Amino acid sequence: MISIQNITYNYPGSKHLVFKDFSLNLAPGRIYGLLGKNGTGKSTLLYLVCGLLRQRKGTVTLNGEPCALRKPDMLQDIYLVPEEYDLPNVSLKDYVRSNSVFYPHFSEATLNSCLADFELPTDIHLKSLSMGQKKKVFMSFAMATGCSYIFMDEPTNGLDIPSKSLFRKVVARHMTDDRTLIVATHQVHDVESLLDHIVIIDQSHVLLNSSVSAITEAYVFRTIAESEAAQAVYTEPCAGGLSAMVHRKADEEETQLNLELLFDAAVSGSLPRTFPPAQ
Ligand SMILES: Nc1ncnc2c1ncn2[C@@H]1O[C@H](COP(=O)(O)OP(=O)(O)OP(=O)(O)O)[C@@H](O)[C@H]1O
Repeated sequence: MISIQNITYNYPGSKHLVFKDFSLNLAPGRIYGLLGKNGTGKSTLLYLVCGLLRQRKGTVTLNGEPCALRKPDMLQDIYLVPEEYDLPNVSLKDYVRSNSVFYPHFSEATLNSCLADFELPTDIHLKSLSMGQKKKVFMSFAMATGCSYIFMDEPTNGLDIPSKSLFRKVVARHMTDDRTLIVATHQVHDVESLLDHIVIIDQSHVLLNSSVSAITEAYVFRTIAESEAAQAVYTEPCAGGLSAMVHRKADEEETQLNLELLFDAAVSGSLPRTFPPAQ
């Protein structure tokens, strides 16, 4: 369980409070989409949970332990794939040899299987890779660590269209019930089908923290005529009418989540404050 309670955070030398009295609980065993507008603090939140940044006030704990302490037990069970990074000038084999030792559940078989899914050979040199290839190697390594908590910051940035679908395949294949994945992104289409829980944040507010199933049980996402707009929670113009988020009637079939519409509804303040009901 990740528990963030009443935190305040500003970067050193900056007066801007990224978080002010911000609280959020994240239960284990889920694939979270952490969404928010640019600059709302998604990356900062991941770094706070990994203990790489320290909140000024409040607490951030993982399974009850303060994240800022970065105890070895925690470090061997969490893995962060940052948005931007550099890889050392070594072969993948050397990289794995020197880094896998920090992860007691590391699986070379999983690494090779992820690399194969990404259509990458195993005998590669990290400096000779393109940005997208580096990302695939980093994500493969993340899945191979066997860590219970994996954090990915904008994982699909730099991936071409076929690789985005390979990314979903790799993650889906290697997620287990006891693993938690938090994907911070605004590329909602790239991850929509992967997520089972959605968290949308605004400066210091959690606008939504709900399972996808609770959302699709409560709302349908469909195209409606302009004359039906009054019955919708939120609408946006689209070809053929309005793309709408509408309260689902008891006998109405569920629809697929439209994450972009949900996001726009949340940040525009159109979602009821009482949603979701206590789960
Ligand atoms: N090193 C830094 N020093 C000072 N301010 C920073 C630093 N890094 C980020 N910020 C500021 O902190 C706020 C949150 O940034 P963060 O990168 O966490 O947002 P984000 O939601 O991940 O944004 P994006 O969607 O653009 O990636 C922004 O206002 C940003 O300008």
